[in-house]
Amino acid sequence: MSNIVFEVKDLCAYYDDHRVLSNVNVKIVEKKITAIMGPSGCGKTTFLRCLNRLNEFSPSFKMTGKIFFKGQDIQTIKNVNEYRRKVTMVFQKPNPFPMSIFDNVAYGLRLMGIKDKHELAWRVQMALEKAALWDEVKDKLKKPAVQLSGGQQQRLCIARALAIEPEVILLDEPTSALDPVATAKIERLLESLSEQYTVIIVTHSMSQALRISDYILFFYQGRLIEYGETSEMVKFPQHEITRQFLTGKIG
Ligand SMILES: Nc1ncnc2c1ncn2[C@@H]1O[C@H](COP(=O)(O)OP(=O)(O)OP(=O)(O)O)[C@@H](O)[C@H]1O
Repeated sequence: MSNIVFEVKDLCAYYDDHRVLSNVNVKIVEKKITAIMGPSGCGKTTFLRCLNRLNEFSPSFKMTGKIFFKGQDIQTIKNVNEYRRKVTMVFQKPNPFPMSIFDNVAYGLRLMGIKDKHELAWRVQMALEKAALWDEVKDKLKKPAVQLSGGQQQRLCIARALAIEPEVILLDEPTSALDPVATAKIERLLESLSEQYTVIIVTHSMSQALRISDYILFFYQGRLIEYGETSEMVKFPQHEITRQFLTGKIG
């Protein structure tokens, strides 16, 4: 049987009095790729940010219901930074820090207290290899990260996330700013990462979800309308609204 990494129970989310998620109940499977889909404004990003408590930075945000990460109610977690190390986020726009390629990847490791140069060096190399970027940057690790292409910057951000050895990688439309070649590289990377990590990705691209995801969560107007294996959902959507979305009639 598949292991469940997140169990979401009756999740409602609000910005001030505006309800943006309504009674979401879902279980997310470990070491698979889950795509979060739905029309603009349906609550995809809000849902993703609930999973690692990032919404807490929005003063108007409130939620009810519960989210369990491997059985633990995440609201009871005291060390939120440690939790966000395990459940890490990669954003839509590549956001390398204004420092060298090496220091970007080493950043989280140094925060974790790793100072030994050899350990930092091999951990940075490992993360860059996992992010399929090592061969492209191994001779310019001291160069500023902002000199990399957009696609390379996004893989650097993934390497930075991987360096701190997370269990779950949340990605919010990670390829929307990239060209098709860079997108294909990231998609291949995510497929290989899902052997070791749980990958949860917000995407607007149906073809991307079809190419890489094992499961789809389909949201509409703040409600989780349908959840299931990608191949099944695409062939046999259970709801008319899902069918309309899948066939491009809404979106
Ligand atoms: N920080 C915020 N403060 C107030 N309202 C917000 C905030 N963030 C999002 N919203 C509102 O919550 C609703 C859901 O937004 P969210 O970004 O989660 O949707 P989405 O499905 O990810 O949209 P998109 O596909 O356009 O990125 C929208 O009506 C949006 O305007």
